[in-house]
Amino acid sequence: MSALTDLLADWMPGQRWFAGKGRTWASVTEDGFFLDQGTPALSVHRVHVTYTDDVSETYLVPLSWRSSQDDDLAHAYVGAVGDNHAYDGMRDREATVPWLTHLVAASTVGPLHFHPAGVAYIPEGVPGDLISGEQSNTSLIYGETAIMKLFRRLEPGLNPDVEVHDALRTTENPHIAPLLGHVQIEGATEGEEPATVAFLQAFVPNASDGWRLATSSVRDLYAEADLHADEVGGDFAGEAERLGEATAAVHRDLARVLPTADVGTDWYGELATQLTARLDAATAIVPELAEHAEGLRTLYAAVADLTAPVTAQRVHGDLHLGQVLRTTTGWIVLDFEGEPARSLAARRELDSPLRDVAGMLRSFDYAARHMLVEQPGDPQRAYRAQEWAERNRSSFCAGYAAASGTDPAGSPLLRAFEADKAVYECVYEARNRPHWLMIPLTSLARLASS
Ligand SMILES: Nc1ncnc2c1ncn2[C@@H]1O[C@H](COP(=O)(O)OP(=O)(O)O)[C@@H](O)[C@H]1O
Ligand SMILES: O=P(O)(O)O[C@H]1O[C@H](CO)[C@@H](O[C@H]2O[C@H](CO)[C@@H](O)[C@H](O)[C@H]2O)[C@H](O)[C@H]1O
Repeated sequence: MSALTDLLADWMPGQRWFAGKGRTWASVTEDGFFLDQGTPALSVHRVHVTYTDDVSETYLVPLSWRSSQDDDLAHAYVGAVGDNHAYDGMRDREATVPWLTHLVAASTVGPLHFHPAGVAYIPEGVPGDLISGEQSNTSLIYGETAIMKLFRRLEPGLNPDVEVHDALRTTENPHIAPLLGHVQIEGATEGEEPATVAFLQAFVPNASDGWRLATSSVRDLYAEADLHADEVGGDFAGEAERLGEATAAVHRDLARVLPTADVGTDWYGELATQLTARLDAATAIVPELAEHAEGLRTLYAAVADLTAPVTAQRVHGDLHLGQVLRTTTGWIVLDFEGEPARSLAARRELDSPLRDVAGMLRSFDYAARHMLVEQPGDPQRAYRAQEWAERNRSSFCAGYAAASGTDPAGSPLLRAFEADKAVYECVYEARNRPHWLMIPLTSLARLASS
């Protein structure tokens, strides 16, 4: 291994966006080029990691280079290669400027191709500030007008976030933030499709994300020992209902501008097989799931027998309260990438819109229960959490039903999607926040028993 791959192999596992946590590395290779030769210089690397279970992943890693160590950037320090010091290019503000300069110029630099959407102003010459709460990707806010998301895990093909936002441009849907541009990288090998590296979107100012709003409502409820969820000042049910309406409006436009398919009853059988396979794979990673496996298999088997007609369409794929923003006028839905752990092809598949309804219902459970993690033995709070979750889950469904004409509540398909999401969450939590694993496990106990 070169000095740089050694350095990356030490540094990457500690990064939140690194999805290979818990896996053993078998090999690592890297190819890089300079995007900017200024001071600091900015290089961009594709880091290809193969694990001992034969899975491999390619990550995008921008590094900035300085000839001496800078104490102000200690938090971004990656390490030294010879006389040069490498920093995380997304945390070194000066190194974030070239991305937008190249987008404005529609440049090609080495294998990188910059594509401005050509519809709105892209700020130039300003540095980007890393958003707090970095998750699967890394986002920078430029001057409160644009936000650039850097996709960390590269996969050949257009990223669904870009594809969906591009398609929705003609709809003027009020629940979407406009696309400003995107960046593609050529395939690493001959014949491989380009992958999406970055996505630039209009920044929505003065907004608060749904997770923050929902959890302050739960906090309000806990503070009032004798009041119910509909009696406290921070009641969230009105917002949950509007969020249901917004979700239905987004689904309606997705079905208008992207392909749909009326699927036959075979679809249910295939779905039940997929859900069961995902349960089996997850149980191998999270042994605690075994306790619920029988109940979940029964739930999935019932899905195979359903016959109601389904129109499959493009969906969000990972809808939760952290993906929606409340502005002064209403809700904005973000991040149409789908679940980060799924392959790009799977994330682009047509699906039932109930997949997203289930995602949001899970999120109401999470918002209600996450404060119980610290106090697991408090039955009074557990009861109130349940009450808050139920109230907001049914308000969301009521809003969705009013706007779409279809009431999702009570559907067995919805229940199976909720269970599938909770199974996915068990793996996500086991890998990223093991102390939160009890949240999806508790929900599965409910979903698997009936
Ligand atoms: N267009 C936007 N305007 C304002 N804030 C945004 C915008 N897009 C994303 N954000 C903020 O960045 C956070 C992460 O964005 P997201 O697209 O969900 O990234 P990730 O894929 O890493 O989860 C969101 O929760 C939101 O707070
Ligand atoms: O936002 P991402 O696309 O990175 O989604 C991943 O991370 C989410 C956590 O931030 C995770 O969501 C889970 O935790 C949320 C609370 O933090 C909760 O609201 C969601 O309902 C729950 O699924 C998401 O599953 C994962 O893909």
